[in-house]
Amino acid sequence: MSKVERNIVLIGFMGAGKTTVGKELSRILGLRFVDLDQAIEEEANQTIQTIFKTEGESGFRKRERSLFHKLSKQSDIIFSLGGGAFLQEEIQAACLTDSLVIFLDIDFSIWSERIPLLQKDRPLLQQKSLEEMKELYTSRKQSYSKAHLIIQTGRLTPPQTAEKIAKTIHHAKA
Ligand SMILES: Nc1ncnc2c1ncn2[C@@H]1O[C@H](COP(=O)(O)OP(=O)(O)OP(=O)(O)O)[C@@H](O)[C@H]1O
Ligand SMILES: O=C(O)C1=C[C@@H](O)[C@@H](O)[C@H](O)C1
Ligand SMILES: [Mg+2]
Repeated sequence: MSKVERNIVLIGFMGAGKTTVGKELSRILGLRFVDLDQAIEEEANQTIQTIFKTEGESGFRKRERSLFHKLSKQSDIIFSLGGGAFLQEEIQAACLTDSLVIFLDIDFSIWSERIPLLQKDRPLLQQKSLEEMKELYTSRKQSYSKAHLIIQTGRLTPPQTAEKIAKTIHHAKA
């Protein structure tokens, strides 16, 4: 498979694998990979952790909205969003209208094994109990489920998940 008709946007909870799988998918489909969190850090020349500390979550969300609009003007890209970006209504509406939105859905129990990998760089996971993380996970699921495609990641590796997405898109087009 080469080109898709619309940009592909990957959404889902933090740590679901959007960035990791997005890079693999971009290789398989021959499309450029763009990561919104990475772009925010590059533009601000600060880590997300520092942006949250100095500007609060609202400052981060403002940067997220503004860069999303700028970067989504490109075509033929695999666009990995940060875990909370799709919760912003204007980002959600633009994605659902203009792109193929794919929700990487991971069970909470499998996700929770990744917490030690995630906590250092994800301000919203810091100082949270497992129960509070589960509440956040559950509260976001309804929004993520508006995606055009839902991919259960289970215990697949990132390359296996990317293959599963590529096959699903291929079948959907056939
Ligand atoms: N399928 C997988 N199996 C095991 N570990 C994974 C898998 N996918 C990602 N990981 C690991 O989980 C961590 C988070 O992955 P990644 O950064 O891709 O998540 P993300 O969905 O982009 O998160 P965020 O919403 O914060 O941007 C990384 O350390 C990555 O190596
Ligand atoms: O789920 C979220 O709200 C976030 C996820 C990360 O990708 C970053 O965008 C940031 O840490 C916030
Ligand atoms: Mg990411």
